[in-house]
Amino acid sequence: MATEPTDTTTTDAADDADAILEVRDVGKTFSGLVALDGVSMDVGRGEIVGLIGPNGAGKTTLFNCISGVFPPTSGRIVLDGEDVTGLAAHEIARRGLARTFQITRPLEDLTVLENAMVGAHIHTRRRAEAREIARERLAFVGLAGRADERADELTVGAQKRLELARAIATDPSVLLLDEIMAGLTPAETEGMLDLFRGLREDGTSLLVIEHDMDAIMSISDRVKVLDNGRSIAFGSPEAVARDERVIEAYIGGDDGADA
Ligand SMILES: Nc1ncnc2c1ncn2[C@@H]1O[C@H](COP(=O)(O)OP(=O)(O)OP(=O)(O)O)[C@@H](O)[C@H]1O
Repeated sequence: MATEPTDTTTTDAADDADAILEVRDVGKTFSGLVALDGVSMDVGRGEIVGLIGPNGAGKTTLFNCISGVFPPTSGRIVLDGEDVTGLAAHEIARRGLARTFQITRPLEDLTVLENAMVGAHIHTRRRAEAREIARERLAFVGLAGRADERADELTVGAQKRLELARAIATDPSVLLLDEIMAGLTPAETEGMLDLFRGLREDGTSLLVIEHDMDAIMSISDRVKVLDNGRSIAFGSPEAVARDERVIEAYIGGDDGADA
């Protein structure tokens, strides 16, 4: 168990005025199991924040609370100044938050283009418009030439890029990425990091769960660390990497930290 619930390495860079996403004192309990215990953080506009922690730390649970898969037991989620706590996932998505899932799951039987169109349809019912947005996003992720292929026949690396294309076809201001680099080759990981940089340049904010420490430390403006449902650090990659509680959580943990 983490020693204290408060952050140590904090440079609370983005003050509330600049924050596009605010997580305020969020708790989540599953039948008595405390998965999140008073977690607070913010993501600034055009910022990349890494979210790390040993297995079972609560990272995906936090994503689920933010994106409306289920409501937090306590605390608030504020998106672009609006309290979205407890709203349904599609309502939160329409307000500008997109996410990818740990297990990539393209819609089988659909083409690459049709999968990307699913994202675009969140804002438009017109097929032609959705197709145009989807093609543009596929081009961004490097899949323009594969639009008519069946999505389930893509390689893992290409499926991850399709997952990203589908998410950004919703035109998000905040993008939550859950281990989108898992299973990628080093070259594919580099390619994905370039896409993240491109999104940041366009003003999109990213909250990224990732076990690849080199990747997360190189891409993140700030890093948030969870351990056993609690926040143990939030700050620059450099500060977090030398934080004793973070080192202890990864090295001293008994649950097989895999990073
Ligand atoms: N739907 C659920 N029902 C019951 N318990 C859950 C549920 N989702 C998560 N948990 C529990 O909450 C805790 C946090 O899990 P979570 O998946 O959020 O961790 P994580 O940091 O994403 O881990 P990993 O790196 O292994 O994906 C774990 O003890 C997990 O078993």
